[in-house]
Amino acid sequence: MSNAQARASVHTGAEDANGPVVSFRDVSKVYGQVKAVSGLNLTLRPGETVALLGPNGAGKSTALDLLLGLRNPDAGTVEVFGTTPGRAIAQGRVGAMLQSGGLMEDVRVRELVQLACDLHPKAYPVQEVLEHAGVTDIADRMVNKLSGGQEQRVRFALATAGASDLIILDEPTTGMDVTVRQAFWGTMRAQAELGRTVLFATHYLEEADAIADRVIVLHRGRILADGSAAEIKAKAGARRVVFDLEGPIDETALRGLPFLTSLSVSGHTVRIQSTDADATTHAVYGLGLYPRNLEVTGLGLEQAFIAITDAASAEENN
Ligand SMILES: Nc1ncnc2c1ncn2[C@@H]1O[C@H](COP(=O)(O)OP(=O)(O)OP(=O)(O)O)[C@@H](O)[C@H]1O
Repeated sequence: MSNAQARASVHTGAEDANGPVVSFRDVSKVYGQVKAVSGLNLTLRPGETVALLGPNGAGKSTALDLLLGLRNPDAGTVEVFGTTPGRAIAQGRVGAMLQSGGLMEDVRVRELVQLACDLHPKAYPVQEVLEHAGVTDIADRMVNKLSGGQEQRVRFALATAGASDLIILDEPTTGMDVTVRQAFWGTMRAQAELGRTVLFATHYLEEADAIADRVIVLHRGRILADGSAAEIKAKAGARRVVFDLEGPIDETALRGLPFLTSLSVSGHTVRIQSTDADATTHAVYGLGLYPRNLEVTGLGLEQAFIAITDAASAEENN
């Protein structure tokens, strides 16, 4: 590459067109006794839509803060588009919607969005930003008069004020009603289709299942699982067995079934999770029972998530 090409590529970002968007290498962040992020290795590639899942305190927000340069790692390195988070942000390559941080209050929504556009090196026209974020109807409202869900939409408008290549969203749909949430994800999909990389932390597993092409499960600052939603479900390794029994149900006998990981009984219906559904079902017949309406299904992402994080907690506590 000639010097001129190298200089040009700094502006176009062409030098990292095929490089990672985000790279965490052996990153740790400690708060006192708490290892919020622990030896994290993670690479995000262009165009991915990635969901970050994890129970409360798993380190999701800390990981996003490190990614945005809002905190510095105690060990390891974080790079965004091959440079420091601060430089990538200054180049307008990153848009973020965070949980924390209040919005400026004594201004109208339009003025706040205009300010974000003024500050963005690759800003879209303000009217376009308002429309895409679904906030034209509240553009003339004072920011301090907004409901929680409206505030979230304004935060989204601020995160998409310009053509950022990476969009970071920390629990973006908290407080949004179902209709607004669906519209929000429609807009987000459109961003992903433009080739943007989207990373979002969420507690709504159905969102991760529906939206993300990659799901990362974080637990106590470490990655427990990383793959498509289907791969995460398969990794949990368990299946659900549901059937009805007539007459009184002997729960103690059922609890002795092989490969059982959970059991619940309500009325005549027995719900089981098993790591070997065939063997467990066989053993049900072995108890002399006649299960009716028997169904064996894979786990949903939510059950898979619980199975994976519970197994990790049990291992750590042993
Ligand atoms: N500023 C801080 N000072 C001390 N401890 C902190 C600080 N920020 C986070 N922690 C701790 O670090 C751990 C990770 O917190 P973090 O907020 O990153 O988790 P999270 O996965 O985003 O949780 P949630 O789902 O509840 O938002 C938690 O144990 C939390 O209490």
